[in-house]
Amino acid sequence: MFSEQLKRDAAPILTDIENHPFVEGIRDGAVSRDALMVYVEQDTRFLEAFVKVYAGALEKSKTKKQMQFFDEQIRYTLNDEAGAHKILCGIADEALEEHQNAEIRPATYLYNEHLFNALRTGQLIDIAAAMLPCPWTYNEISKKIISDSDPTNPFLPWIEFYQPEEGKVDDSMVNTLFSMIDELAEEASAAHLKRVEERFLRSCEFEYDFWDQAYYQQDWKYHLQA
Ligand SMILES: Cc1ncc(CO)c(N)n1
Repeated sequence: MFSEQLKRDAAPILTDIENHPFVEGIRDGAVSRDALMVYVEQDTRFLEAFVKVYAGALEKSKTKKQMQFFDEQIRYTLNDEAGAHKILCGIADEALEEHQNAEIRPATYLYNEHLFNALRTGQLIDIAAAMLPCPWTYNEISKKIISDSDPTNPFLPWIEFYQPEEGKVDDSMVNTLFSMIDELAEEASAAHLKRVEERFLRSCEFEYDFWDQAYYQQDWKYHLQA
């Protein structure tokens, strides 16, 4: 199965994500306030792009079931996913409303443009492959760290937010996307599947970079303040 190959090839990146100091900080209940706020600010910018790319996937859908799926994900990302940001802002004692208009940083820019590229130059399978590492890696992170987490960990609600059982970014959603890819892969050439896999792996790498950017507060080197 093509999706099995994607997961197998991404396994080393997933392991590195799970061992990233930001993710370990979530597991251990301690992440610096600066890192949290860069994450929230940049994730706000990322999710805006993500919703638009879902809308593009909806436009390229071939079945009503696919359209319903993307419609549901658009609503969720647009209306509910800020809940995860509210939890982090609560821990940092910051108001979410004050962190909605940050300037986009380099890793966010690259990740967003990578998604827009899939929309512009790819088919539905390319878009799904570029988007999947977002819900997939978060599901895997939360599954992995929930069992190690202390019940007094302030990040527990965040970890639970991304738990498959919570029915939010749930396992079935990730599985639906992987199945969609497997179905579409049957009609795709080997050369096309190679490009699809590259899009998937790049997004996995961008997921890693996204944690890194927040943890180390990476920004433009020659950033010009307006
Ligand atoms: C960068 C990033 N990846 C994944 C998720 C999970 O939806 C998120 N909110 N942000």
